[in-house]
Formats: sequence, structure tokens, C-alpha cells
Amino acid sequence: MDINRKTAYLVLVDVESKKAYSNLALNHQMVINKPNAPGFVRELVYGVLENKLTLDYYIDLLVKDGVKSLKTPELIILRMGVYQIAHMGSVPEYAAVNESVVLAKRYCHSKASLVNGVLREYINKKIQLRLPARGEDEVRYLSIKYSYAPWIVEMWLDHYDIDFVEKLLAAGNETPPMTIRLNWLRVMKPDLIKNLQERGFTVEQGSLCQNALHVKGNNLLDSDMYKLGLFTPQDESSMLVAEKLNPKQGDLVLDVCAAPGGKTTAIAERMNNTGRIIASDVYKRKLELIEKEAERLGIRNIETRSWDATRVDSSLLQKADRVLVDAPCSGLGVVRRKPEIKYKEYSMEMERLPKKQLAILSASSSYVKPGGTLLYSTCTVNPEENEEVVEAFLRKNPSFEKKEKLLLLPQVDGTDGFFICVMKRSESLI
Ligand SMILES: C[S@@+](CC[C@H](N)C(=O)[O-])C[C@H]1O[C@@H](n2cnc3c(N)ncnc32)[C@H](O)[C@@H]1O
Repeated sequence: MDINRKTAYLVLVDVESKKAYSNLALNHQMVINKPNAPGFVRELVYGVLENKLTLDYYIDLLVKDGVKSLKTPELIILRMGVYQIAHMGSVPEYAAVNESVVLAKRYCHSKASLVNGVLREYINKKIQLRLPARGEDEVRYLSIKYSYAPWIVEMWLDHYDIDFVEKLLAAGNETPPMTIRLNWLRVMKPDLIKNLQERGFTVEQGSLCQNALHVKGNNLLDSDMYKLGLFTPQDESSMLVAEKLNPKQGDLVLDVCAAPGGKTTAIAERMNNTGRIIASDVYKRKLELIEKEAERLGIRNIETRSWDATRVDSSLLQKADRVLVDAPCSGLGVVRRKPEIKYKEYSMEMERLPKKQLAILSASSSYVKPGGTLLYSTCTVNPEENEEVVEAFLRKNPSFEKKEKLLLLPQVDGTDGFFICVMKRSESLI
């Protein structure tokens, strides 16, 4: 059996059945199975995840009792087969069919002939197969064409015009660039660039942040440069948070939703290991991630603690120069990296998020000293979690003033979808 397709299959089962995060499941199965073509595995896994609803739509047209009659193993094998035929030009059609049948014989033996039949029929009919008519139901059409849960399409259409929504949906299916944040504490930019180029990586300056580099090449995170803490993988939108917070040497900074610490460590690097950063998260077990990263990067000014940010710690009232609220959110801005987010069901949790975000922002604002900075950010494109939370906060807290508001978009900025709002507390408290 082809180890690459087997690995992809096992990742997709973990994501579908165990609700695993795609990046973690992929890393896990890569380590166990050691596929000889990791690029192929990644392309197949992310291709199937990104196009899941579109693939299911076509499979549904070809299976007698519809896609709902299929169990997870045969459904995943069919998705993989159709994806290879439709999108992977390097895979001959016969190989996509034969290898899918081999997988079916191993993981759902009685369905091997169904897999064979459906894939052969797909090859024969693919030119005639059509998406549902746009005019009849635009939400359904967009949901299937771009493969997003219908409620996400509907929500975006409620807030934005159709052209914007279609570009946003399409950009969420693009492969994001590999961007790294160079660690000023450990390396100078020209030296890191030279080091990367000598090892065969292609390097380009980032477009938004001075310390951002776009890198092309394989196994970057296995390199000694990574282990030595010369850089951290991070999207430029996240790097921009530390830049906009603009911490000064010697500041007291509170990062109240800090794990796994991507922004905490970016802030620490800017502060050149001076001052004090209190990085808290409600989940104690996640604090270890921040501590490990700080150690890798040679950072010594971070203290971690578990704290529920909806509660006020009276010992810190008006003490902080800067407070960062990088709030828990729906994550709709990072679907390029975590395509499984596109299929989340609309839930009560989604409905409760803006309330929770406002509670965290309100409690955390009390730590900002007069004249200090409060920054609210999310990795989502949803006005209810972004602008509306900030506006509700500002209405109730006249001592804060909005200084800058940014909505970064994959189709415009090439970054993840990201919201940043910088607020200042007045010198004399109202
Ligand atoms: C968007 S993530 C933060 C990412 C982080 N700032 C970074 O850059 O790596 C949101 C974090 O908020 C935490 N969180 C959720 N509810 C919280 C609460 N009530 N108090 C504090 N942290 C909370 C989650 O555990 C999660 O780690």
C-alpha cells in the first residue's frame, strides 16, 4: 500500500472522527508513518479538507443512496480519490482509482467495489457534472462551490456585499505563505537570511513588518536554526499586534489570553528582555507552551499564571502600561491554516462568544494605567466579535478612546483574516 495515501487517510480519519486539529493530526501521523513524499501527503490532506463540501456534493450525485449512506472510511477514501482526479494533475486517473481501491480493501473491505465504481463513474461524467444553480439558492451555491458551512456564508452575506464575500471565501482556500518572525535577541536579519539561503531556502522580506520573512523550502522547523530560537513561525497579522501594542523597554505588559504565547514572545522580543510581561490564560496546562517557547527564544521577562480573564485581579488595577486582549474567537480568519473551522456547526458557543469577549475586554481594561494602551484583537472576520464588541466596550467606558482599527484580509493583505483595535486610556480617569 502507498504509505503517502495511507498517511493522508489516517490524518483525515483523525480530523473527521476524533475532531483533531488538522495540523496536529498531520504532524502526528507523519511522525508515525514516515511517508516518503510529505509534500504529497500535505497537499492531499489539505486539498480534501478545503474542498470537503464540494467533493461530497459530487459524490452524492454518484452514490445510489446518497453521501449520507456512506460510513467514514469509504467516504474519506472517495473524497481522496475524487480530489486526486479533479485537482492533482500529477496523479494519473488510473492510479487514483487503483490506490483508492487498495485503501478500501484495507479499511472497509466490503466497499472496495463501490469505491471502484464511483470513481470510474466520476471520471466518465466529470465534464457534465454541475454545481447547483446559483439563481435558485445563492447561499447553497457559494457554500458548495467554496466549501464552507452555509451559516458562515449567510453571516458574511449579512454584513458584506457579494463581491467581498466571494473573494473572502476564495482566499480562505489559498495556501498561506510560510512566514517567520526573526528573533532580534538571537540573530541579525542579514545573518538569518544568509543562513536560510545557504540551506536552500528562498527568502523574501515580509510586506507588513520589519521582522517578518517569507520563506519557501521544506522542513524549516526541523532545522537547527529553529531549535536555536532564531525565529518563530507566525503570520504577519499576529506580528502586527506586537507592533501596534508598541511596548517600550521597562514596561509592565499584561497579556490576558496568552497561550500558546505567539504574541507574548513577540512582545518580549520588542522589549529586548526588559520590563515585565504577565502572560495569563484560563487553561493552566497551556502555560507550559508559553514557557517552552520563551526558553527556546532566550526570553527572560515573561511570568505565566492561570487566570480567568473575565475576573478582575484587584492587585493589578491601573498598574499596566499596556494590556493585550487577544480574545478567544470563532477563528474564521485562519481557515487557510485550519480548514476544519469551515465546517463547524453553528452553536450556542458561537452565540455566546461576543459576550465573553466583551467581559474579558471590560475586566482587563481595569489594569490599564492612565495614559496606557489597551489592544483588542481576534483572528476572525465577524463584525459581531470585532467592531461590535469594541463599540459596546467604548460606550460603557468613556475613559478609553479608539486610536486605530484594522481589519486585515487574506484577499487584500495576503495575511490571515485578523482584527486589531488600539485604544488609549485618558490621563485623567473619568
Ligand atoms: C486566540 S487564543 C490566544 C493566542 C495567543 N495570544 C497567541 O498569540 O499565541 C485565545 C486564548 O484565550 C484563552 N482563553 C479562553 N477563555 C479565556 C478566559 N476566560 N480567560 C483567559 N484566557 C482564556 C484560550 O485558552 C486561548 O489560549
